[in-house]
Amino acid sequence: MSDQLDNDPTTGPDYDPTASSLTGHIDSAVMEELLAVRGSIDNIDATLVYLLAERFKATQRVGYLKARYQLPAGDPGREASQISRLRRLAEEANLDPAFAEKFLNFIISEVIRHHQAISDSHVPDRGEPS
Ligand SMILES: O=C(O)C(=O)C[C@]1(C(=O)O)C=C[C@@H](O)C=C1
Repeated sequence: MSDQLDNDPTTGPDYDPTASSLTGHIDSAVMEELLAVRGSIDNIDATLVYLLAERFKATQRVGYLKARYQLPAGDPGREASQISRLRRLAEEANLDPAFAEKFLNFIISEVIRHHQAISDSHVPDRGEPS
């Protein structure tokens, strides 16, 4: 059983889900409840990492496409549309829309940095048909 847990990529052998600065300072029933909720937080955080990895895989493809056809890294028109959609979705989901916007902008600025790195390392062809 512990072998199975050690092989779980979402936890790993070095991860201690019970690590806390509160250990020994709070009631054990409270700690138990806290750990139960933290289990869900850990699952959500793992999912976020997987989702972001998939998103960056997709944007990497866009980066190669943009470098190949010498398109600008950023697309402000697309971003404006993404932001207004995400703000609306956030409102519907009771998430602070300002946070949703900040989060998307944070991700997009990283994507643009990646696009620029791809474009900087991309040797343009000499106009041959591709
Ligand atoms: O769709 C694109 O053109 C992308 O480069 C992807 C993306 C994004 O991360 O969603 C990143 C930069 C652009 O400004 C707009 C959108």
